[in-house]
Amino acid sequence: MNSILEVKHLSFSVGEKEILKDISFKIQKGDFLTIKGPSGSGKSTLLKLLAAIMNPSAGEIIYKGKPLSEYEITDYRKEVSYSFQNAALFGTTVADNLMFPYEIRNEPFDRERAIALLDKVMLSKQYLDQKITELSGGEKQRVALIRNVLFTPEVLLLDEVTSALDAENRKVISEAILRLNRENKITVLWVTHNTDEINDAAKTIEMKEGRLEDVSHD
Ligand SMILES: Nc1ncnc2c1ncn2[C@@H]1O[C@H](COP(=O)(O)OP(=O)(O)OP(=O)(O)O)[C@@H](O)[C@H]1O
Repeated sequence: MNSILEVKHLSFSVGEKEILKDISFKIQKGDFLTIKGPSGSGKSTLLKLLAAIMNPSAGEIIYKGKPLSEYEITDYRKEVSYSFQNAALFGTTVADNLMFPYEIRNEPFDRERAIALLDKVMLSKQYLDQKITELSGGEKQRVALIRNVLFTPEVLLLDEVTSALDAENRKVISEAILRLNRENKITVLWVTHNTDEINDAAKTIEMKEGRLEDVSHD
């Protein structure tokens, strides 16, 4: 089977400092992969390269059989969505944030879909009109997550999206992500320190000092 995403001999350096060293792995459509490893081992850097926020120093990323460098970046970003810790919300209300993906696509806001997704992260439809300054950290992170999946992406890249949250918020978000993977067949790559989340994942890769230390499969 063709892999949806393939990382081939990927390296990333800043000046003399080698942050990622010859990383290679493949993932299949629908996979759920967690990426773990000590602080500073290069996990976020790897995700930023996959999100096309930075460019590798060597090696390549192949998405659906074609090098990332050959994609129009806006097309790639529609399919490969990136969420990070403390994602910024903007505008005044939750609705401002959930309308944004429709605005950039020149499509009418699908209020029913927004409400259905709010429900997946345990927020009622009343939250649409809630001011973002009146949300808790966990609620902000939940809104940020669903903003990224209103238009179902092929791949969801998640960087420590639950690390700063309490157990209850972590559970709501990790269950929503698992459902998106199982029900919507979204391929998930998740950088996380939380072992409860890791136990649910089918595959884990571990990084150490910029290298891939271990790849375990179910
Ligand atoms: N632009 C940069 N310039 C210089 N050094 C950088 C740059 N970006 C990252 N680094 C360094 O590269 C190493 C890997 O950073 P990265 O953020 O990818 O690690 P991480 O595994 O995600 O860590 P954490 O778990 O703490 O978030 C760190 O030593 C970091 O200081």
